[in-house]
Amino acid sequence: MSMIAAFYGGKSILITGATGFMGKVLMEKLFRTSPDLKVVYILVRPKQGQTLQQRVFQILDSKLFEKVKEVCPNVHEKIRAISADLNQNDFAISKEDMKELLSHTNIIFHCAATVRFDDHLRHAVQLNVTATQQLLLMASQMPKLEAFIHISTAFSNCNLKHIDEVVYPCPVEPKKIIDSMEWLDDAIIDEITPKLIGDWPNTYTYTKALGEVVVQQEGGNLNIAIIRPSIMGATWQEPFPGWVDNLNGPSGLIIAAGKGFLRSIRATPMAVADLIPADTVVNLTLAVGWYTAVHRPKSTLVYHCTSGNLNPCNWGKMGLQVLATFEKIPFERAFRRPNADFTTNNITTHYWNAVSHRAPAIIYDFYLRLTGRKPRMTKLMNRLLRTLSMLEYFVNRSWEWSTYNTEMLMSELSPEDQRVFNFDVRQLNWLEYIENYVLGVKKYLLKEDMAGIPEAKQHLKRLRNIHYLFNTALFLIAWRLLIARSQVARNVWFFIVSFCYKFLSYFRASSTLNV
Ligand SMILES: CCCCCCCCCCCCCCCCCCCCCCCCCCCCCC(=O)SCCNC(=O)CCNC(=O)[C@H](O)C(C)(C)COP(=O)(O)OP(=O)(O)OC[C@H]1O[C@@H](n2cnc3c(N)ncnc32)[C@H](O)[C@@H]1OP(=O)(O)O
Ligand SMILES: NC(=O)C1=CN([C@@H]2O[C@H](COP(=O)(O)OP(=O)(O)OC[C@H]3O[C@@H](n4cnc5c(N)ncnc54)[C@H](OP(=O)(O)O)[C@@H]3O)[C@@H](O)[C@H]2O)C=CC1
Repeated sequence: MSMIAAFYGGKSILITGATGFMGKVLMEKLFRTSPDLKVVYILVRPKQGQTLQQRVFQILDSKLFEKVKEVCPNVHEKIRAISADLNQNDFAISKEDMKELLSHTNIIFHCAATVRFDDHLRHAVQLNVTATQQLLLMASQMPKLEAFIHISTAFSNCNLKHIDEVVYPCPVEPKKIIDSMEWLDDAIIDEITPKLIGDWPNTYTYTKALGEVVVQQEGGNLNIAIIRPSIMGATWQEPFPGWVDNLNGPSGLIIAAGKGFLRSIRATPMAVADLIPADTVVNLTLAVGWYTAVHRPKSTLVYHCTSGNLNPCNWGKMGLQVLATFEKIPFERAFRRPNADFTTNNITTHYWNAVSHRAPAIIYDFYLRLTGRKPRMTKLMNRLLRTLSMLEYFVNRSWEWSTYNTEMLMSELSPEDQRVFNFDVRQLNWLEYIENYVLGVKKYLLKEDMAGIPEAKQHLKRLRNIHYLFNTALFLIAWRLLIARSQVARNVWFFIVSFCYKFLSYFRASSTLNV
């Protein structure tokens, strides 16, 4: 019997960010392994046109929850969606709901965050720092609380090269930042943002670092742990390989490459690609929840959930495997044949952006205009280039994350828990994982049918022929123009033609003699 699964039995668990990528995988695993848990409270913000209940049913109706419905048929009764907006005071939770949460909650998993790199600092601080502070305040009023698990990111200290499992201080105290956001106007915040974030690449990583400091400073007597996943990718094994439901991290780029939009990326092939499957992160998170509640470590422990030091894979190898998978499992209606390359400096990046990204988009938009349709490719390409420029920081550097606490925890688990809540990335086969990831992107993100693969392959063949035809035509036009303008080119051309003519005459003459 798994000790961790048994621990969550009968518990009331509060999850923030349950409607997000990680939150869904976390809920799924909780219900599948501990179907006898009491209740899962999820803080959900109302969305236009959807009630809370509809949002929950949409999640439960997805393929991700198929197994859960078998082992826990009354799962919908055990999820209690609470209307909440983490950007509001007291999260805009009603008094009755707040009372229930405060009196019943045993464990908190705080996953909600804004993960946008370019979010306005005010918004990023509000969600990633102030909301965390408010949640801690709520937690301190929960008499039955056993553990508070805060999800951060391995990149919260990406301004360092070697990162230990400790909370690092920030140059400006989070409290000062929170206060200043209240009275500074947007224009001034925009102006001071680069100075404030200093050597952090964006507001996301900066505010996640501030969030950790808040957790450490304001955790009081709570049993707290911080988990730092690196780049979360599709599921590795559970509940099935390849599940993914948003475009963050590599997923969006896999689509862009598979559809033939992304043809080059400024990345260092040898840099470590620190991907971590979502189910691995969730297994560690649940194990940490158990350990923190049962063993009550004296201080706040930080756990790195990374792959680079135990089972490294680099972007070059990953990129090649992604491309190899497109050969077997192509995406439908590709714009061009998938064939991306890595560039490493400014000049080649600009060159390939012009030749491989902007020019085909302009040509295609011209064709759309000619055929009376609305041009859209240039806009899409500009968005892709913007995304690439934001991700560049992370694909041109390598980091070292120490994993003492994570390894310590692994050794504390029983063999059964090590199996059920496996977070040992040494067992991960990257090539197999990437193949399943690409397949998952096709099935769950693009919602493409596997039956369409032969047609997709045919389409790629047509694109290849068009490519050859286009290149030949381009060459002939260029050559014709050159001959018209340059005596040297003309001489070369006459030399080649007369050489061919002589060769053919000789060949014909010798074959006539033989007869
Ligand atoms: C020797 C070897 C040689 C090898 C040669 C081989 C060559 C092989 C070449 C490679 C090909 C293979 C392909 C790919 C393989 C991997 C490539 C590298 C991947 C790198 C990924 C690195 C990521 C690192 C991140 C690390 C950070 C820490 C991790 C975290 O903690 S949090 C999670 C990370 N967060 C994010 O990823 C969020 C990023 N997104 C944003 O910040 C924003 O969305 C935005 C990108 C700034 C865009 O903002 P906008 O306001 O412009 O748009 P909006 O968000 O409103 O969306 C508009 C539409 O765009 C769609 N969209 C959104 N995000 C993406 C995306 N990431 N990619 C694509 N499209 C996206 C969105 O859906 C909207 O669409 P619409 O609804 O249709 O309008
Ligand atoms: N994805 C990754 O690669 C990595 C993620 N992380 C961390 O893991 C955690 C989960 O990330 P992930 O699942 O990918 O993120 P998602 O963007 O998929 O999910 C974010 C969640 O936060 C919720 N949320 C956002 N704003 C509010 C708000 N104002 N009120 C209530 N809820 C809100 C969202 O709700 P809604 O559905 O309404 O939008 C959603 O449920 C985050 O803390 C992130 O920093 C760490 C490393 C890597």
